Amino acid sequence: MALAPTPPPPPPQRPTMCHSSAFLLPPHPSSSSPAPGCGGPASTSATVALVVLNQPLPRFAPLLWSRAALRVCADGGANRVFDGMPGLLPGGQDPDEVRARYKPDVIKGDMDSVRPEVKEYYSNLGTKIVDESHDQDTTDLHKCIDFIAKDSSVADKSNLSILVLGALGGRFDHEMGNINVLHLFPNINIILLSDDCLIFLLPRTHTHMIHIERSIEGAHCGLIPIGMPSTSTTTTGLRWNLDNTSMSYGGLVSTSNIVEEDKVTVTSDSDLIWTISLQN
Ligand SMILES: Nc1ncnc2c1ncn2[C@@H]1O[C@H](COP(=O)(O)OP(=O)(O)OP(=O)(O)O)[C@@H](O)[C@H]1O
Ligand SMILES: Cc1ncc(C[n+]2csc(CCO)c2C)c(N)n1
Repeated sequence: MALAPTPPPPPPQRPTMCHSSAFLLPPHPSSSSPAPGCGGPASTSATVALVVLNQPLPRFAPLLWSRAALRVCADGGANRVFDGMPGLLPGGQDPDEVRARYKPDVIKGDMDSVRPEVKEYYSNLGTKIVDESHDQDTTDLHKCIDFIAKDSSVADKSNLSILVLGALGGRFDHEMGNINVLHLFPNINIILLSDDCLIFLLPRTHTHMIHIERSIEGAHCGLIPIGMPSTSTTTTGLRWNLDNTSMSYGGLVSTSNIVEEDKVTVTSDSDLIWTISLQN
């Protein structure tokens, strides 16, 4: 008697990881309650670390600075805080007073971009300077994420979100290096930000529930297998959903997709990049 063919094994059950960009919402008058959605970095329980890169500061830099428990400048990012923060605050404030108030905890990198007077200014205020000019094989962003990952002031790393300012919209080699850092640290929630969009990694270990913040996020989004091809990705909540679909760079990638629902779910056998536009 012929044996019946063995059915394929059921897909692995993955735990659900929740994402929300509520950290970009303006402060609520009674802001002690957790953010809507799943309690993203703006919720009372999550810890935010900020990394400022060497690019123009996005308009929401002061807000995110005030929400962060740890503020790290990647090399020339310190110049951007020194030069740019006074201009992002309501008029009439003394620039020197603003600079003293927005003091980075750490400046780390190969130190070929931070201006000597900026380094000295913050060093005199107590900023920790970590000179890694000997390391010409990792980017300054990589060095900063390493620092935060090992920093004892952020005890609960499972509850940590690292917001990276100025990661996109500049030099393409830097942009690709910044996206590579997401793949190098798949277990840390790192969000790359610019004025126009945000990007984070969806590790394959989880099903992802992405809460859309309609007041700040736009409709355009993308789901991109940059690090590795995917043989099976399934989504809900998008105009062009994937249903057990293969994606690869060089084959199908989901760009110019549109968010249709308040929640988007993604399950994939590969790590994917999620990106969504921000409203201006
Ligand atoms: N134009 C850009 N676009 C995107 N990210 C950038 C850009 N410029 C800098 N960065 C980010 O800011 C970090 C610090 O920048 P900085 O200019 O100090 O680096 P760098 O090592 O001196 O760069 P390079 O020597 O390649 O010009 C970089 O590691 C990168 O993550
Ligand atoms: C294969 C290879 N390509 C590029 C670099 C250069 N590089 C990469 S990260 C970095 C530091 C930037 O602050 C520099 C100079 C390298 N080392 N190895």
